Order: sequence, then C-alpha cells, then structure tokens
Amino acid sequence: MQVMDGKRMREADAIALEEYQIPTLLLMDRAADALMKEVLRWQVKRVCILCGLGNNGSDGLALATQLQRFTDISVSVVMLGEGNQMPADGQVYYQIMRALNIRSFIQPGLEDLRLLLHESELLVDCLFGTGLNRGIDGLFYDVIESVNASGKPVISCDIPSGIHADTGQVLGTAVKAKVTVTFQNPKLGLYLEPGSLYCGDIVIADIGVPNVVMERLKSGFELLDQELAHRLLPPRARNANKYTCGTALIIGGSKGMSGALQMCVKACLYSGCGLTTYAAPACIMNALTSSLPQAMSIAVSDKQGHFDNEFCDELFKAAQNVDVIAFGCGAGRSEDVERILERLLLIDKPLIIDADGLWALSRRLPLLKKRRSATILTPHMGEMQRLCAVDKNALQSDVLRYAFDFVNEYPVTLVLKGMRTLILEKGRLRINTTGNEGLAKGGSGDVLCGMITALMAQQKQAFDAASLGVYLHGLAADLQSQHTAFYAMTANELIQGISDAFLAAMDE
Ligand SMILES: NC(=O)C1=CN([C@@H]2O[C@H](COP(=O)(O)OP(=O)(O)OC[C@H]3O[C@@H](n4cnc5c(N)ncnc54)[C@H](OP(=O)(O)O)[C@@H]3O)[C@@H](O)[C@H]2O)[C@H](O)CC1
Ligand SMILES: [K+]
Repeated sequence: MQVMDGKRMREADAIALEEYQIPTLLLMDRAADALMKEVLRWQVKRVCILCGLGNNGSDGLALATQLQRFTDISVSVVMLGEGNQMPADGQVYYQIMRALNIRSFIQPGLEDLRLLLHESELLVDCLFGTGLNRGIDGLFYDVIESVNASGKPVISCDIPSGIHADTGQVLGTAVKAKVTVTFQNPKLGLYLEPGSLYCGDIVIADIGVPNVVMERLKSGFELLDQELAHRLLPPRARNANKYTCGTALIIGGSKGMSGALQMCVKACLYSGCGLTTYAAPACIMNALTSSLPQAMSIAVSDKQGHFDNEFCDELFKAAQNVDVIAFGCGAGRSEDVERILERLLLIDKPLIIDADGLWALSRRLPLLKKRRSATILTPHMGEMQRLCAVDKNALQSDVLRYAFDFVNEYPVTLVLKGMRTLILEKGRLRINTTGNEGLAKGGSGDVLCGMITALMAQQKQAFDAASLGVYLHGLAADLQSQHTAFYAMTANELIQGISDAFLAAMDE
C-alpha cells in the first residue's frame, strides 16, 4: 500500500476527474459512506459533524446527508462559514442538507458550541484535511480546543485537523482523534510524530480513484504491512542446510554489557540464520557461553573490559568468511571500538551497525562513502541526531527531510527507530505498522539488530531484510502483549515472540 503526500492526493483527484470523468462529488459520496460505516460502529444516537470550508468540510456535509437519509441518528452540523463559501461540490451537499432540514449552526459562539458538543455522543472532525497549509488561529483554533476539551470521542475525516499531511507536525493546534478514516491511500502525516499520536486507529477507505491513477503517482513511500512482510519472507528450501541459510558474525559486548550482545545473538539464532558466531571481549565470555550454546564464539583479549584492537586477528579472519557482520551491541565507547569499526567498514561484506557502533560511526562518517557492500544503520532518534549533527528539535520537526538527506549522501539502508519505525534508502521509504510501547526498554534494539542480521544472512537484500526485521520485531511485541503487560515486557519476552511473529507473517 502506497503512502501519499497531500500534493499527490490532489493530483489523484484531478486526474480522476479530467482523464477518467469521475467527478469529485462521487468520491465524496464514497468518502461519506466510509465515514458513516465508522460512525455506525460506535452505536450512538447523537452525532455532531464539524465542517471547515474546503473539501474536507464538504465530506462532512456529505456524511450529514447520508446519516439523515439512511439512519435514525440525530445529526448536528457546525459550519465555520456560510454555505456559499464552500467549494461547488460542497454546496451540492449543503443544499441537500438544508432540504433535509438537518440541524446546522453557522459559526456558533463558543458557549453554544460547548453545549452542543456536550450533548453529542460522537464528534466527526471535518475541519481541515490535506489542504491545511498554515498555522491554525482564530475561531478554528477555539473550535479545535473545544473539541479536545469536550472529552467526546472523535472520528477524523482523512487526517486529524491541524496535522500537516506531509510532515505530521501540529500547525498551531490539532484534533485528538480516536479513529481517522483516511481516503484512498494513507497520508504520511498519520505516521510521523506527533501526527501518529493524534490520529488514533487508522482506517483506510477506497473511495474509487482508479488504481492506475495511484500507481502513476508513485510516491516511493510504502506501508510495511502484513501483505508486504509476507512477500519479503526469505524462502527456506526443503533441502536447506546451515550454509545456505547464511552465516553471521556478531561483534559486541563489554564489561557490564554482555546482555546486549546476548540478546542480539539470541534474536539472530531465533530468526533463521544458519550459523551464528559472536565475538566479544574475553572478560565477558563466561557470562555468554552457557546461555548461548547454539552459537560459536571468539574471545578477544580485552583492555579494561573493552575490545583490544591489537588482538582482533581472529575476529577479522572470521569476518572475511561470513555472509554478514553486525557490530555495536554493548561494545561500549573507546578508541579501540572506533578502530575496529574502521577496519570492518573496509571489509567487502554486508555490515549492520547498531548502538555503540553508531557512536563510533558518527566520528567516521566519510568512510561510509567507500563502502562497496550493503550497510544497514539502526539509529534511534538520539543516535540519528548525532549522525546528522543536529539538535533534537530540528530533527523532530522535519525528520523525513533529514533522513532522506542522509541516505542521499551516504549509500546506506537507514532504519530510524521510533513509534513508527522508518526504513529508508535513496528514493524509497517504508513505514512500519507493528510494535507498541512495550518495546520502550533497553534490549529491544539489540533484539532488532539480531533479527535484521539473521534476515540479511538469508535474503541478501538490505532494504528487504531491514524491513522484514522491523516488521517481525514489532509483531513479536504485539503478539506478546496479548498476554504480557507493556510494563512487564523485556527483551526475553520479545525473543519468545519471534516464532509467533514468523508464523503470523507466513500466514497467507
Ligand atoms: N482524492 C481524495 O482523496 C479526495 C479527498 N477529498 C477530501 O478533500 C480534502 C482536501 O480538501 P481541500 O479543499 O484541498 O482542503 P481542506 O479542506 O483541507 O482545506 C480547505 C482550505 O482551507 C484553507 N486553509 C488551509 N489552512 C488553513 C488555516 N490554517 N486556517 C484557515 N484556513 C486554512 C485553504 O484555503 P486557502 O485558500 O485559504 O489557502 C484550504 O484550501 C481531503 O483531505 C479529503 O477530505 C475529497 O472529498 C474527494 C477526493
Ligand atoms: K479532518
């Protein structure tokens, strides 16, 4: 499923009209059908629809007429301007609304509005959609604040009003919805923070723009859902053996941080890798070997609990002989760690860099340009800040631009971890749909790194391995959360959920 920006959605609308003779009015009717379906699920008797002055508001008027015609729900409409200020299609529904005697309030005072919201059981937010192009103020601002203060459940039409469709930013204020019914294709802003925190559940409704139109408008942005994840599963032949399923070397750990490496290796073992070897400083080997009997190990002499670059010959020899290398989990921060990363970057093998490896990389970024094999980076927002050398606010306010700038400059697959993890390569973006707040714990990232390493060993395509790893990792958390509280979820539960995640993704 493609994810769209506002401009492409407007183009879709125009092409449907000009080339396929599909009037916007018909699309609006379908949009209203989809909204009505969602309203009916709430089993309420009194609904208030708040309408702006564009097509989003027109969708709201269309909904009002449908509810009046097909249900016994009592409908009130709040309009933020006169009917003749609406677009032509909106005016058609406005006339029907008047003829049907639907209760409507044009620019009501705030006290009247609050009373109306108070007596309603469900609100439908049709103030702004993809056309929002500046900060919200004046009456619109007060209305949105009143909607949020009412405490009533809200269904947002296409996108919560106030959220920018392309960036997910709040322009002044924004409606907090329980559900967003988004039309034809989901909008970027629904998945980028803070938009993702405002939209509630997302329902995607086909409103009848022909598929050929949407395909022509290729955005390069894709939703990472069950259907895509299923396609990305690496085939496992009946006569597969440990070598055909890929070999991996995972390098990490330091004194006090053996757990990070252990989680990463375990996740790799549970995600289908044929042969997994790990390399760690000798001082933590005892802690690891008993808990990781299925993996092979290389002990490296340590310097104050960290890797000693002088004694890494066996490690680098092993690195030359595996299908994929992962570096960073629990490695700690030292000059030797930087040296080791430098040497690993020169090896012509796929390399996954995580955690402390990313710290070392941020001091050696130009070396990335010399890479000849795939490189996958898995930063969270803090690590991304360091990689881009920007402050938190700048990054958060335009995360996609920074992420795309990065992959345009460096030949990497970027896994930017967050509520909705983003996977990027030059010109391509996938947005993950799985995962939950149970993942907000130390160790979750190590598990992800291990899963991606295993998938990379099996299927070789960095963008696909990274995408599938992210999807399955989130799905493991979702499945585990059915019987484990978010509070109680640790990397152990996550690893235990990996098998169920694979089974669910294998389901047709
Ligand atoms: N193909 C489809 O997906 C269809 C979607 N539909 C729906 O249409 C909206 C988009 O409608 P549009 O009319 O383009 O835009 P809006 O309704 O979001 O906004 C209307 C106008 O409001 C003005 N504006 C923008 N920001 C502000 C602000 N902060 N304060 C006040 N006014 C603002 C702006 O006009 P200006 O001329 O003033 O710049 C907007 O144009 C989409 O989301 C769907 O819900 C169609 O129903 C069918 C096809
Ligand atoms: K809206």
